[in-house]
Amino acid sequence: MKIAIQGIESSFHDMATRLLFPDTEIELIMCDTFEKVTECIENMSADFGVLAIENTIAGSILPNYNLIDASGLVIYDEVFLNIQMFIMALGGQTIYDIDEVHSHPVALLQCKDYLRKLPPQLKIIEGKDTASEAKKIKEGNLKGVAAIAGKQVAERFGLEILDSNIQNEKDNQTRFVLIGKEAIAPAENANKATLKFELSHSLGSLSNTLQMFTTFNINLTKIQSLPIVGKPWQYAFFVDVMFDDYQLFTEVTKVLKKAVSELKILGVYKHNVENTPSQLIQVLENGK
Ligand SMILES: O=C(O)C(=O)C[C@]1(C(=O)O)C=C[C@@H](O)C=C1
Repeated sequence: MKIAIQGIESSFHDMATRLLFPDTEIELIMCDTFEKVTECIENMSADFGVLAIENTIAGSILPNYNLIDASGLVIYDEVFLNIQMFIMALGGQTIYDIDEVHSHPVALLQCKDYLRKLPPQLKIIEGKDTASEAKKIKEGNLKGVAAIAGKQVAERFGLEILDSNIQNEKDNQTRFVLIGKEAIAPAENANKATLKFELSHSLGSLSNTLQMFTTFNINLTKIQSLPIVGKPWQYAFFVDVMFDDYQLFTEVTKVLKKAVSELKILGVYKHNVENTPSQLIQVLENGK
């Protein structure tokens, strides 16, 4: 099975993919950008993709909301990774030998407090993913350059860890979603959905819409607004909701459809803080 991720082997996207499919042989389609991940699924050079969507320190990865929405791809599953950051370099150096630190922009954001304490002449460079920045250091034998990445990256590319757990908060988690092209019937144990809608600027339009969820006993777990490009000062709302009763969820979507414009269901899936493996392959095989 081909899964597109942004980054290379041992990156956090790779780790998230292995959590979703621990027993499946996976060919990683390693992309330089998040855009390429969705493109690969659209042009079918990958079966599915795994995309980071939010982090508990850095917040929502906003472009990825737009990418899922614009590509019309579907969310099948989610998975949560505990993210511990390490700064690593070629062996025999200390943090005082480092002039440049490279990493994924979201990873750098998570380590802002640590980076601020380093000497001001030290250059912070946004690179691709955490793992390819580390790989570059090893392959180019780059002295004085460090990467910020997970521990597994130091092991994979033989770099030495200079400092451990350097993210701003000890508890740091990233939520990833599994996305694909084919719409499938929600799994029996589905209890969560991601929806997108747009609203007019009329008095109470948002609060009235959110009230509907309460009326139908549906718990709103996240709300994210994003500007509608081409319509200045107008917003689209992306919400995650959880429900016990799928029937009630379908009822609320019928009511919502009349109250909002552009209601889109981006995915109905199982809330997965336990990180149970994805059932997607079984679901697709049973459907054939
Ligand atoms: O560079 C990586 O290893 C990634 O998987 C990217 C990424 C992200 O996009 O947020 C994934 C998880 C971490 O929160 C930091 C970076």
